[in-house]
Amino acid sequence: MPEVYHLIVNPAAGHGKAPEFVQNHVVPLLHHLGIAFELHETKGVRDAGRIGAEILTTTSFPVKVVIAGGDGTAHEMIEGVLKAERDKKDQALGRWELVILPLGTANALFSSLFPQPPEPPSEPSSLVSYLSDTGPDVLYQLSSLLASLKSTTPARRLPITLTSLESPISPPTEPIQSHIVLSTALHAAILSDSEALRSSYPGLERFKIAADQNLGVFFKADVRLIPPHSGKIKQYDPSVGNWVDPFTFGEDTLSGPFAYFLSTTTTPRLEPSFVISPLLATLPPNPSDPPTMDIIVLRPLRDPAVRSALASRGDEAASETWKSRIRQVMGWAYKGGGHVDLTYPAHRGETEVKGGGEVVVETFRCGGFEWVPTDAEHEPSHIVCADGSLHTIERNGKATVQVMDPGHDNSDDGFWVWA
Ligand SMILES: Nc1ncnc2c1ncn2[C@@H]1O[C@H](COP(=O)(O)OP(=O)(O)OP(=O)(O)O)[C@@H](O)[C@H]1O
Repeated sequence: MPEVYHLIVNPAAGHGKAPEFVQNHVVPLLHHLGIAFELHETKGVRDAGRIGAEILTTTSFPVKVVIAGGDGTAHEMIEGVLKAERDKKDQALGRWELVILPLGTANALFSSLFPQPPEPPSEPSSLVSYLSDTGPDVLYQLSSLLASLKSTTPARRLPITLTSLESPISPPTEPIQSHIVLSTALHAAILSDSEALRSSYPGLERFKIAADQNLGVFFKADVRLIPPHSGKIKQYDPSVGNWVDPFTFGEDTLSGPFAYFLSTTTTPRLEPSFVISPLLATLPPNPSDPPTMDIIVLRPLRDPAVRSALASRGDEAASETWKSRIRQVMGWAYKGGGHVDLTYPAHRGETEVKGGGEVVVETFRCGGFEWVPTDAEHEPSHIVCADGSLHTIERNGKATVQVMDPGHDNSDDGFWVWA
């Protein structure tokens, strides 16, 4: 069967430029190369999932799917495919080769796969001469498509994280899937508050405003880390610059409160300049090992200045002290991800880079975690964010989050990307 590219175009993503970009740059390129394609335009929320499910049941595999939208479009497509696969008992998942066009707002997946424009190819080809008049910005946006046109197999699996929400009174939810980020605490609270700001601040500014509202919040939960399918939980130790056995907690439980708690499997950066999980790039997991997630954790009571403010002046002072600390720590995420190397001063004052004190950020590599809210009245501690979609843990419930095991039969089924 001749190869067919499926183009999923979200006209509402980013600044609404996806249809124009596809018509001006993608369609002519595929025509030029004589590659057949099918255009699918999303009509509303979750429609990318309907389209994904339709492709699942009508195509042969492997299949190439171009995501002309943002992270949410890819998320909805994968969600729809996995749900259709679950619902149809005899349906195999198949191998999905995803081309990502950065036509959304944050474009976290694209900027992680292509942090810089790739080197232009030097060998003459029909593709190179066709693209000779294309500007550098458009060429960069086409990076993933060009990689798919040049190399036949994407080397990289896109690990999928599954989250189930449980409570004593309701049956467990269907697994919630994510491929970029699964977070609770500050990140989830910012996403939650920023939704209300979307219409007045369509750009990234709304995240900054929502952050200011939540920086001093202590999120009440306990966490149990889950080891990978084979292997052990690891923690990053800045003093040796590598992964070691966990050293900031006993047993496998991290006690709250938490300020920040975010897991990622693939994307060191959530925006081009916000490198929240740098070790995915600098000390990456071995692709032949079972999949893992990196978790970035900030627990405010590990800060000596916060403990001292709490003891002498109470909750509000502790929250204010933490606010300025976390602002400064997060600033390092915008400086290439240096926050993972910060250590606390012995008593008070500024954090140090690889100093002698306790680590500020606890960074773990593991197979998953359980997040168990410990204060039923504190709603923000119950919010879970899966690739930007928000979910709420019921009272006395918990979230169990685990990276999907692709199986031990070396199956190629799943989602693959170029990088
Ligand atoms: N025709 C449509 N009209 C309105 N909304 C749509 C339509 N098609 C899809 N959507 C919705 O658009 C939303 C935004 O898409 P997406 O997340 O890809 O872009 P973004 O938010 O701008 O980018 P990013 O996720 O990279 O920050 C999705 O949640 C999706 O449900």
